[in-house]
Amino acid sequence: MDSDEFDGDDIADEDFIVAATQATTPTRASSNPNNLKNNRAQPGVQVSSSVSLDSSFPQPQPRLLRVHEEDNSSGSAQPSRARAFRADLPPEPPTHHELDQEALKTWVYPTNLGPTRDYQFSIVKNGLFNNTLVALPTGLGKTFIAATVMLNYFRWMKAAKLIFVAPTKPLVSQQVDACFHIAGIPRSQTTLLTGEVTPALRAEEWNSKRVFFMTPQTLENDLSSGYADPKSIGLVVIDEAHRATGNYSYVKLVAFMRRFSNSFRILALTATPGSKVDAVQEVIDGLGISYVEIRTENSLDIKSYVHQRDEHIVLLDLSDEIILIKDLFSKALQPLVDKLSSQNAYYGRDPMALTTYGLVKARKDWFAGPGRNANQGAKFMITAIFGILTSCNSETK
Ligand SMILES: Nc1ncnc2c1ncn2[C@@H]1O[C@H](COP(=O)(O)OP(=O)(O)OP(=O)(O)O)[C@@H](O)[C@H]1O
Repeated sequence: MDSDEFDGDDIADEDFIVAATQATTPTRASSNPNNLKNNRAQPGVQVSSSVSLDSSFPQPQPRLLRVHEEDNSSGSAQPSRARAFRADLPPEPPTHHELDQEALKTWVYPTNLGPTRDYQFSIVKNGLFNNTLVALPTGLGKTFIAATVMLNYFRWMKAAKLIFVAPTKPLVSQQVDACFHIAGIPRSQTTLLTGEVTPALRAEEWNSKRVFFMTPQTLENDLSSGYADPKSIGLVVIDEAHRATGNYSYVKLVAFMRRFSNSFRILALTATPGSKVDAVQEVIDGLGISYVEIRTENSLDIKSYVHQRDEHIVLLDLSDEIILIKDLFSKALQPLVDKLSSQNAYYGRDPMALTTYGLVKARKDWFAGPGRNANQGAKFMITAIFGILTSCNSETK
Protein backbone atom coordinates (compact mmCIF):
# COMPACT_ATOMS: atom_id res chain seq x y z
CA MET A 1 0.00 0.00 0.00
CA ASP A 2 1.56 3.30 -0.87
CA SER A 3 1.33 6.31 1.33
CA ASP A 4 0.37 9.18 -0.89
CA GLU A 5 -1.85 11.29 1.22
CA PHE A 6 -3.30 14.62 0.29
CA ASP A 7 -0.95 17.10 1.74
CA GLY A 8 2.19 15.14 2.41
CA ASP A 9 1.96 15.74 6.17
CA ASP A 10 2.57 12.92 8.53
CA ILE A 11 -0.87 11.91 9.67
CA ALA A 12 -1.34 11.62 13.39
CA ASP A 13 -3.68 8.92 14.56
CA GLU A 14 -5.82 11.41 16.47
CA ASP A 15 -6.20 13.38 13.25
CA PHE A 16 -7.61 10.30 11.52
CA ILE A 17 -10.30 9.96 14.10
CA VAL A 18 -11.09 13.64 14.35
CA ALA A 19 -11.26 13.97 10.58
CA ALA A 20 -13.48 10.96 10.12
CA THR A 21 -15.83 11.75 12.94
CA GLN A 22 -16.22 15.37 11.91
CA ALA A 23 -16.87 14.49 8.30
CA THR A 24 -20.55 13.90 7.70
CA THR A 25 -22.03 10.97 5.88
CA PRO A 26 -24.88 11.84 3.59
CA THR A 27 -28.18 10.20 4.34
CA ARG A 28 -29.78 10.59 0.96
CA ALA A 29 -31.42 7.59 -0.56
CA SER A 30 -28.62 7.02 -3.01
CA SER A 31 -26.25 6.23 -0.18
CA ASN A 32 -28.25 3.15 0.55
CA PRO A 33 -29.23 2.08 -2.88
CA ASN A 34 -30.03 -1.57 -3.08
CA ASN A 35 -33.12 -2.05 -1.02
CA LEU A 36 -32.15 -5.63 -0.58
CA LYS A 37 -34.20 -7.38 2.02
CA ASN A 38 -31.35 -6.90 4.47
CA ASN A 39 -30.83 -3.30 3.62
CA ARG A 40 -32.60 -1.70 6.51
CA ALA A 41 -31.44 -0.33 9.83
CA GLN A 42 -29.00 -2.95 10.98
CA PRO A 43 -30.60 -5.69 13.03
CA GLY A 44 -28.61 -7.84 15.40
CA VAL A 45 -26.88 -10.80 13.84
CA GLN A 46 -26.70 -14.33 15.10
CA VAL A 47 -23.99 -16.66 14.16
CA SER A 48 -24.99 -20.23 13.57
CA SER A 49 -22.73 -23.21 13.22
CA SER A 50 -20.23 -23.40 10.37
CA VAL A 51 -21.75 -24.54 7.13
CA SER A 52 -20.45 -24.67 3.61
CA LEU A 53 -21.80 -22.79 0.64
CA ASP A 54 -24.26 -24.26 -1.77
CA SER A 55 -23.12 -26.83 -4.25
CA SER A 56 -22.56 -24.41 -7.09
CA PHE A 57 -19.39 -23.18 -5.43
CA PRO A 58 -16.05 -24.63 -6.44
CA GLN A 59 -13.82 -26.89 -4.44
CA PRO A 60 -11.89 -26.47 -2.27
CA GLN A 61 -14.67 -24.90 -0.25
CA PRO A 62 -13.67 -22.05 1.98
CA ARG A 63 -14.83 -22.64 5.52
CA LEU A 64 -17.64 -20.27 6.21
CA LEU A 65 -19.82 -19.06 8.99
CA ARG A 66 -23.38 -18.64 7.81
CA VAL A 67 -25.01 -15.66 9.45
CA HIS A 68 -28.77 -15.23 9.59
CA GLU A 69 -30.15 -11.74 9.47
CA GLU A 70 -33.02 -11.69 11.91
CA ASP A 71 -35.38 -9.03 12.88
CA ASN A 72 -34.45 -8.96 16.52
CA SER A 73 -33.32 -5.90 18.29
CA SER A 74 -31.33 -7.68 20.95
CA GLY A 75 -28.08 -9.53 20.93
CA SER A 76 -26.22 -7.37 18.42
CA ALA A 77 -22.53 -8.19 18.67
CA GLN A 78 -21.74 -4.55 17.96
CA PRO A 79 -23.99 -1.70 18.99
CA SER A 80 -25.03 0.02 15.79
CA ARG A 81 -23.65 3.52 15.54
CA ALA A 82 -25.57 6.56 14.34
CA ARG A 83 -28.10 5.15 11.95
CA ALA A 84 -28.52 8.64 10.59
CA PHE A 85 -32.27 9.02 10.45
CA ARG A 86 -32.71 6.36 7.85
CA ALA A 87 -36.19 5.66 9.20
CA ASP A 88 -37.19 9.16 8.18
CA LEU A 89 -36.47 8.46 4.55
CA PRO A 90 -39.22 7.28 2.23
CA PRO A 91 -39.08 3.60 1.28
CA GLU A 92 -36.65 2.95 -1.53
CA PRO A 93 -37.79 1.39 -4.76
CA PRO A 94 -36.82 -2.26 -5.13
CA THR A 95 -33.52 -2.96 -6.84
CA HIS A 96 -33.62 -3.87 -10.51
CA HIS A 97 -30.99 -6.57 -9.93
CA GLU A 98 -32.19 -10.15 -9.94
CA LEU A 99 -31.71 -11.54 -6.44
CA ASP A 100 -31.40 -15.06 -5.10
CA GLN A 101 -34.15 -15.03 -2.45
CA GLU A 102 -32.80 -18.10 -0.70
CA ALA A 103 -29.22 -16.80 -0.53
CA LEU A 104 -30.51 -13.42 0.72
CA LYS A 105 -31.57 -15.01 4.00
CA THR A 106 -27.96 -15.33 5.11
CA TRP A 107 -24.58 -13.84 4.67
CA VAL A 108 -21.44 -15.89 4.87
CA TYR A 109 -18.08 -15.26 6.45
CA PRO A 110 -14.95 -17.25 5.54
CA THR A 111 -13.14 -18.77 8.49
CA ASN A 112 -10.36 -20.47 6.62
CA LEU A 113 -7.76 -17.81 7.52
CA GLY A 114 -8.02 -18.59 11.21
CA PRO A 115 -10.02 -17.39 14.19
CA THR A 116 -12.56 -14.68 13.40
CA ARG A 117 -11.26 -11.22 14.12
CA ASP A 118 -13.98 -9.03 15.65
CA TYR A 119 -12.98 -5.87 13.80
CA GLN A 120 -13.08 -7.63 10.43
CA PHE A 121 -16.41 -9.24 11.21
CA SER A 122 -17.88 -5.91 12.24
CA ILE A 123 -16.52 -4.09 9.19
CA VAL A 124 -17.82 -6.77 6.83
CA LYS A 125 -21.23 -6.71 8.49
CA ASN A 126 -21.53 -2.95 8.09
CA GLY A 127 -19.95 -2.96 4.64
CA LEU A 128 -22.59 -5.35 3.36
CA PHE A 129 -25.48 -3.03 4.23
CA ASN A 130 -24.03 0.45 3.84
CA ASN A 131 -21.90 2.34 1.36
CA THR A 132 -18.87 2.18 3.60
CA LEU A 133 -15.48 3.85 3.77
CA VAL A 134 -13.07 1.53 5.59
CA ALA A 135 -9.89 3.07 6.96
CA LEU A 136 -7.67 0.38 8.37
CA PRO A 137 -3.90 0.42 8.86
CA THR A 138 -1.91 -1.59 6.42
CA GLY A 139 -1.61 -5.36 6.87
CA LEU A 140 -4.85 -5.83 8.82
CA GLY A 141 -6.80 -7.58 6.12
CA LYS A 142 -8.58 -5.11 3.85
CA THR A 143 -8.14 -7.65 1.07
CA PHE A 144 -9.99 -10.24 3.14
CA ILE A 145 -12.79 -7.78 3.95
CA ALA A 146 -13.20 -6.91 0.28
CA ALA A 147 -13.22 -10.58 -0.76
CA THR A 148 -15.87 -11.41 1.84
CA VAL A 149 -18.20 -8.60 0.80
CA MET A 150 -17.72 -9.59 -2.85
CA LEU A 151 -18.51 -13.20 -2.02
CA ASN A 152 -21.81 -12.24 -0.41
CA TYR A 153 -22.92 -10.02 -3.26
CA PHE A 154 -21.92 -12.82 -5.61
CA ARG A 155 -24.31 -15.11 -3.76
CA TRP A 156 -27.12 -12.60 -3.36
CA MET A 157 -27.22 -11.27 -6.90
CA LYS A 158 -27.88 -13.67 -9.72
CA ALA A 159 -26.43 -11.76 -12.62
CA ALA A 160 -25.13 -8.39 -11.41
CA LYS A 161 -21.50 -7.53 -12.09
CA LEU A 162 -19.17 -7.06 -9.15
CA ILE A 163 -16.15 -4.87 -9.65
CA PHE A 164 -12.91 -4.40 -7.78
CA VAL A 165 -10.84 -1.39 -8.78
CA ALA A 166 -7.34 -0.47 -7.63
CA PRO A 167 -4.92 2.08 -9.03
CA THR A 168 -2.16 -0.38 -9.90
CA LYS A 169 -2.05 -3.82 -11.47
CA PRO A 170 -0.19 -5.46 -8.52
CA LEU A 171 -2.94 -4.33 -6.14
CA VAL A 172 -5.56 -5.67 -8.52
CA SER A 173 -3.77 -9.05 -8.78
CA GLN A 174 -3.53 -9.34 -4.98
CA GLN A 175 -7.30 -9.12 -4.79
CA VAL A 176 -7.82 -11.68 -7.56
CA ASP A 177 -5.81 -14.10 -5.48
CA ALA A 178 -7.82 -13.41 -2.31
CA CYS A 179 -11.13 -13.84 -4.09
CA PHE A 180 -10.08 -17.29 -5.31
CA HIS A 181 -8.26 -18.56 -2.25
CA ILE A 182 -10.05 -16.95 0.68
CA ALA A 183 -13.57 -16.45 -0.62
CA GLY A 184 -13.70 -19.22 -3.20
CA ILE A 185 -15.40 -17.12 -5.87
CA PRO A 186 -15.36 -19.35 -8.98
CA ARG A 187 -12.46 -18.58 -11.30
CA SER A 188 -14.65 -19.17 -14.33
CA GLN A 189 -16.78 -16.16 -13.37
CA THR A 190 -13.95 -13.69 -12.93
CA THR A 191 -11.69 -11.71 -15.21
CA LEU A 192 -8.81 -9.30 -14.89
CA LEU A 193 -9.33 -6.63 -17.51
CA THR A 194 -6.27 -4.54 -18.21
CA GLY A 195 -5.91 -1.91 -20.91
CA GLU A 196 -4.09 -4.45 -23.07
CA VAL A 197 -7.14 -6.70 -23.50
CA THR A 198 -8.48 -6.24 -27.02
CA PRO A 199 -11.87 -4.58 -27.57
CA ALA A 200 -13.42 -7.77 -28.93
CA LEU A 201 -12.36 -9.75 -25.89
CA ARG A 202 -13.47 -6.98 -23.52
CA ALA A 203 -16.97 -7.04 -24.96
CA GLU A 204 -17.04 -10.81 -24.65
CA GLU A 205 -15.83 -10.70 -21.03
CA TRP A 206 -18.44 -8.10 -20.06
CA ASN A 207 -21.10 -10.33 -21.53
CA SER A 208 -20.03 -13.57 -19.95
CA LYS A 209 -18.29 -12.81 -16.62
CA ARG A 210 -19.57 -11.54 -13.30
CA VAL A 211 -16.54 -10.46 -11.28
CA PHE A 212 -14.15 -7.88 -12.73
CA PHE A 213 -10.77 -6.74 -11.49
CA MET A 214 -9.58 -3.54 -13.10
CA THR A 215 -7.90 -0.20 -12.74
CA PRO A 216 -10.30 2.75 -12.50
CA GLN A 217 -9.12 4.11 -15.82
CA THR A 218 -9.98 0.88 -17.64
CA LEU A 219 -13.40 0.76 -15.97
CA GLU A 220 -14.01 4.39 -16.87
CA ASN A 221 -13.09 3.64 -20.48
CA ASP A 222 -15.27 0.55 -20.62
CA LEU A 223 -18.23 2.46 -19.18
CA SER A 224 -17.87 5.39 -21.54
CA SER A 225 -17.23 3.25 -24.60
CA GLY A 226 -20.28 1.13 -23.87
CA TYR A 227 -18.65 -2.26 -23.16
CA ALA A 228 -19.81 -2.08 -19.56
CA ASP A 229 -23.45 -1.42 -18.76
CA PRO A 230 -23.59 0.75 -15.60
CA LYS A 231 -27.02 -0.65 -14.78
CA SER A 232 -25.63 -4.16 -14.56
CA ILE A 233 -23.19 -3.30 -11.75
CA GLY A 234 -24.21 -4.36 -8.24
CA LEU A 235 -21.06 -3.74 -6.23
CA VAL A 236 -17.95 -1.61 -6.66
CA VAL A 237 -15.02 -2.15 -4.31
CA ILE A 238 -12.60 0.76 -4.42
CA ASP A 239 -9.07 0.22 -3.14
CA GLU A 240 -6.85 3.16 -2.16
CA ALA A 241 -10.04 5.17 -1.84
CA HIS A 242 -8.26 8.25 -0.46
CA ARG A 243 -7.54 9.04 -4.10
CA ALA A 244 -11.23 9.64 -4.73
CA THR A 245 -10.96 13.42 -4.84
CA GLY A 246 -11.05 16.09 -7.50
CA ASN A 247 -10.99 14.72 -10.99
CA TYR A 248 -9.57 11.29 -10.22
CA SER A 249 -11.15 8.39 -12.11
CA TYR A 250 -12.85 6.99 -9.00
CA VAL A 251 -15.00 10.10 -8.62
CA LYS A 252 -15.78 10.31 -12.32
CA LEU A 253 -16.77 6.70 -12.69
CA VAL A 254 -19.04 6.69 -9.63
CA ALA A 255 -20.71 9.90 -10.86
CA PHE A 256 -21.14 8.34 -14.29
CA MET A 257 -22.68 5.18 -12.84
CA ARG A 258 -25.13 7.15 -10.69
CA ARG A 259 -26.53 8.79 -13.81
CA PHE A 260 -27.86 5.38 -14.81
CA SER A 261 -28.40 3.49 -11.58
CA ASN A 262 -28.68 4.06 -7.85
CA SER A 263 -28.73 0.40 -7.09
CA PHE A 264 -25.15 -0.53 -6.42
CA ARG A 265 -23.19 -0.95 -3.22
CA ILE A 266 -19.86 0.82 -2.66
CA LEU A 267 -17.09 -0.46 -0.42
CA ALA A 268 -14.16 1.96 -0.27
CA LEU A 269 -10.90 0.89 1.36
CA THR A 270 -7.88 2.89 2.44
CA ALA A 271 -5.01 2.87 4.89
CA THR A 272 -4.55 6.64 4.70
CA PRO A 273 -7.90 8.41 4.67
CA GLY A 274 -6.37 11.89 5.10
CA SER A 275 -5.75 13.93 8.21
CA LYS A 276 -8.01 16.86 7.39
CA VAL A 277 -11.78 16.84 7.68
CA ASP A 278 -12.13 18.40 4.25
CA ALA A 279 -10.09 15.66 2.64
CA VAL A 280 -12.13 12.85 4.20
CA GLN A 281 -15.35 14.72 3.45
CA GLU A 282 -14.37 14.97 -0.19
CA VAL A 283 -13.93 11.21 -0.43
CA ILE A 284 -17.27 10.68 1.33
CA ASP A 285 -19.06 13.08 -1.01
CA GLY A 286 -17.26 11.88 -4.11
CA LEU A 287 -18.22 8.27 -3.56
CA GLY A 288 -21.59 8.71 -1.82
CA ILE A 289 -20.43 7.08 1.40
CA SER A 290 -23.02 6.62 4.16
CA TYR A 291 -20.95 4.87 6.81
CA VAL A 292 -17.35 5.11 7.98
CA GLU A 293 -15.38 2.33 9.67
CA ILE A 294 -12.13 3.75 10.92
CA ARG A 295 -9.34 2.17 12.95
CA THR A 296 -5.89 3.42 13.84
CA GLU A 297 -3.01 1.37 15.18
CA ASN A 298 -4.16 2.37 18.66
CA SER A 299 -7.74 1.19 18.27
CA LEU A 300 -8.46 -1.34 20.97
CA ASP A 301 -9.91 -4.00 18.72
CA ILE A 302 -6.92 -4.11 16.39
CA LYS A 303 -4.09 -3.53 18.84
CA SER A 304 -3.33 -7.21 19.30
CA TYR A 305 -2.98 -7.70 15.54
CA VAL A 306 -0.64 -4.79 14.95
CA HIS A 307 2.95 -5.93 14.81
CA GLN A 308 5.84 -3.81 15.95
CA ARG A 309 7.59 -2.33 12.96
CA ASP A 310 11.32 -2.35 12.68
CA GLU A 311 12.04 0.57 10.39
CA HIS A 312 15.29 1.14 8.57
CA ILE A 313 15.16 4.13 6.31
CA VAL A 314 17.40 3.83 3.26
CA LEU A 315 17.58 6.98 1.19
CA LEU A 316 18.34 6.35 -2.44
CA ASP A 317 19.42 8.95 -4.95
CA LEU A 318 17.10 9.38 -7.87
CA SER A 319 18.37 7.73 -11.03
CA ASP A 320 19.36 9.95 -13.97
CA GLU A 321 16.35 8.70 -15.86
CA ILE A 322 13.93 9.73 -13.11
CA ILE A 323 15.59 13.13 -12.78
CA LEU A 324 15.21 13.66 -16.53
CA ILE A 325 11.55 12.62 -16.45
CA LYS A 326 10.84 14.93 -13.51
CA ASP A 327 12.54 17.75 -15.32
CA LEU A 328 10.54 17.22 -18.50
CA PHE A 329 7.32 16.89 -16.54
CA SER A 330 8.08 20.06 -14.67
CA LYS A 331 8.81 21.97 -17.88
CA ALA A 332 5.59 20.72 -19.47
CA LEU A 333 3.47 21.78 -16.51
CA GLN A 334 5.19 25.11 -15.81
CA PRO A 335 3.06 27.19 -18.24
CA LEU A 336 -0.12 25.89 -16.60
CA VAL A 337 1.11 26.68 -13.11
CA ASP A 338 2.18 30.15 -14.28
CA LYS A 339 -1.25 30.73 -15.74
CA LEU A 340 -2.92 29.86 -12.41
CA SER A 341 -0.52 32.11 -10.62
CA SER A 342 -1.25 35.04 -12.97
CA GLN A 343 -4.96 34.61 -12.21
CA ASN A 344 -4.32 34.56 -8.44
CA ALA A 345 -5.59 31.00 -8.36
CA TYR A 346 -2.47 29.30 -7.02
CA TYR A 347 0.51 30.79 -5.27
CA GLY A 348 3.12 28.04 -5.59
CA ARG A 349 5.31 28.22 -8.70
CA ASP A 350 6.99 24.80 -8.63
CA PRO A 351 5.01 22.11 -10.53
CA MET A 352 6.75 19.35 -8.58
CA ALA A 353 5.55 20.80 -5.26
CA LEU A 354 1.84 20.61 -6.17
CA THR A 355 -0.39 18.47 -3.99
CA THR A 356 -3.83 17.15 -4.84
CA TYR A 357 -5.33 18.60 -1.72
CA GLY A 358 -3.65 21.97 -2.32
CA LEU A 359 -5.03 22.08 -5.85
CA VAL A 360 -8.54 21.14 -4.80
CA LYS A 361 -8.53 23.76 -2.07
CA ALA A 362 -7.04 26.46 -4.31
CA ARG A 363 -9.71 25.78 -6.93
CA LYS A 364 -12.46 26.07 -4.34
CA ASP A 365 -10.95 29.28 -2.93
CA TRP A 366 -10.61 30.82 -6.39
CA PHE A 367 -14.22 30.18 -7.28
CA ALA A 368 -15.35 31.57 -3.93
CA GLY A 369 -12.99 34.58 -4.14
CA PRO A 370 -11.16 36.16 -7.09
CA GLY A 371 -12.94 34.03 -9.69
CA ARG A 372 -16.47 34.65 -8.47
CA ASN A 373 -17.08 37.43 -10.96
CA ALA A 374 -14.76 36.13 -13.69
CA ASN A 375 -16.26 35.58 -17.11
CA GLN A 376 -17.33 32.13 -18.26
CA GLY A 377 -14.25 31.68 -20.45
CA ALA A 378 -11.84 32.32 -17.58
CA LYS A 379 -13.81 29.91 -15.36
CA PHE A 380 -13.61 27.17 -17.98
CA MET A 381 -9.91 27.76 -18.42
CA ILE A 382 -9.17 27.64 -14.68
CA THR A 383 -11.30 24.51 -14.27
CA ALA A 384 -9.47 22.81 -17.13
CA ILE A 385 -6.03 23.73 -15.80
CA PHE A 386 -6.86 22.51 -12.31
CA GLY A 387 -8.20 19.29 -13.85
CA ILE A 388 -5.02 18.65 -15.82
CA LEU A 389 -2.73 19.46 -12.90
CA THR A 390 -4.73 17.26 -10.52
CA SER A 391 -4.55 14.22 -12.76
CA CYS A 392 -0.87 14.79 -13.60
CA ASN A 393 -0.17 15.22 -9.92
CA SER A 394 -1.57 11.75 -9.14
CA GLU A 395 0.82 10.35 -11.73
CA THR A 396 3.94 12.15 -10.51
CA LYS A 397 3.53 11.12 -6.88
N1 LIG B 1 -8.56 -12.97 9.82
C1 LIG B 1 -7.31 -13.23 9.50
N2 LIG B 1 -6.65 -14.25 10.07
C2 LIG B 1 -5.37 -14.51 9.75
N3 LIG B 1 -4.64 -13.83 8.86
C3 LIG B 1 -5.23 -12.79 8.25
C4 LIG B 1 -6.59 -12.44 8.53
N4 LIG B 1 -6.90 -11.36 7.77
C5 LIG B 1 -5.81 -11.07 7.05
N5 LIG B 1 -4.81 -11.91 7.32
C6 LIG B 1 -3.47 -11.92 6.74
O1 LIG B 1 -2.85 -10.68 6.99
C7 LIG B 1 -1.98 -10.35 5.91
C8 LIG B 1 -2.27 -8.94 5.44
O2 LIG B 1 -3.57 -8.88 4.89
P1 LIG B 1 -3.93 -7.89 3.71
O3 LIG B 1 -2.89 -7.90 2.65
O4 LIG B 1 -5.33 -8.16 3.33
O5 LIG B 1 -3.88 -6.52 4.46
P2 LIG B 1 -4.23 -5.13 3.87
O6 LIG B 1 -4.89 -4.36 4.96
O7 LIG B 1 -4.97 -5.29 2.59
O8 LIG B 1 -2.80 -4.58 3.59
P3 LIG B 1 -2.39 -3.44 2.56
O9 LIG B 1 -2.84 -2.17 3.21
O10 LIG B 1 -0.91 -3.59 2.51
O11 LIG B 1 -3.06 -3.76 1.26
C9 LIG B 1 -2.22 -11.38 4.81
O12 LIG B 1 -1.17 -12.31 4.85
C10 LIG B 1 -3.53 -12.03 5.22
O13 LIG B 1 -3.59 -13.38 4.79
